[in-house]
Amino acid sequence: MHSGPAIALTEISKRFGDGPLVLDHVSLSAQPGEIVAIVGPSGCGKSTLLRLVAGLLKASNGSIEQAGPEINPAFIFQDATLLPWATVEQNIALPLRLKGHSRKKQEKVARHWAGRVGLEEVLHYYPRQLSGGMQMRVSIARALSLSPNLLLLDEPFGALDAITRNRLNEELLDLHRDTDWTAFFVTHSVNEAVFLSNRIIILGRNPGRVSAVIENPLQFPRDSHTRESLEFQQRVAETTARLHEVLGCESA
Ligand SMILES: Nc1ncnc2c1ncn2[C@@H]1O[C@H](COP(=O)(O)OP(=O)(O)OP(=O)(O)O)[C@@H](O)[C@H]1O
Repeated sequence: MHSGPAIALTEISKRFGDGPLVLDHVSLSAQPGEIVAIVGPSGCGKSTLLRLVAGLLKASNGSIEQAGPEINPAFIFQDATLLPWATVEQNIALPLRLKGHSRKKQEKVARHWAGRVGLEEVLHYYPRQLSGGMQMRVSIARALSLSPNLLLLDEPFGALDAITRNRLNEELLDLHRDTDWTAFFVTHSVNEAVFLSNRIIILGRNPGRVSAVIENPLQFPRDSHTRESLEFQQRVAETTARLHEVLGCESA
């Protein structure tokens, strides 16, 4: 059973300074351990929404309520942002080092997470020696090193080839099975949104608004065979149709 935080945004609006309204009365929620996918066109406020959920930005209006454990968020971005002069192990241990944990603890935690993402053989490699997919695994391991209970993923796999992306989707769900986090996952891929999420939020833009909330009852566990199922393909087709319906000719 998952014990991550439950999060509810109610009527959230956001404006930067005296600029235009970026988010307008956005309401959405995640239950403990749920993965909520956010899909929408460029500039509709997806990244802003993640930063609001993490408490890095303050909403202009509306409220964000959390239930369960106090949130301990971690971000994963499309750019792995690894330190080029540090090894895989040192990159994964960085958050612990910054928090002043002992070397022994840094090593133990980094090796644990490197093992969980399949990097135990390359602990002493530098980022330039890794493929894009491996760099993303380091980024995931680094994000998980402080045992977050809320993951905010901002198009993390958008720059990867389709095969690597699918594999990382599967690995992320494997990690999710035995770790306690609630997640908001921004993606431009309907396929990815359907594969990963419990619920898909479609955001429209100018200003960013919830255009549709699509429940996704596709059963867990999901693996590579899930994509071949008729149910998965139907959900992708229905979600794509809904996206076109609510966003008109705007592409996500
Ligand atoms: N710190 C800021 N100050 C002023 N405006 C900002 C700031 N952050 C974001 N914005 C504006 O808010 C709007 C939404 O930006 P945001 O990055 O949240 O969109 P997005 O949906 O994540 O876009 P993309 O899919 O292209 O990454 C944009 O018009 C952007 O210029």
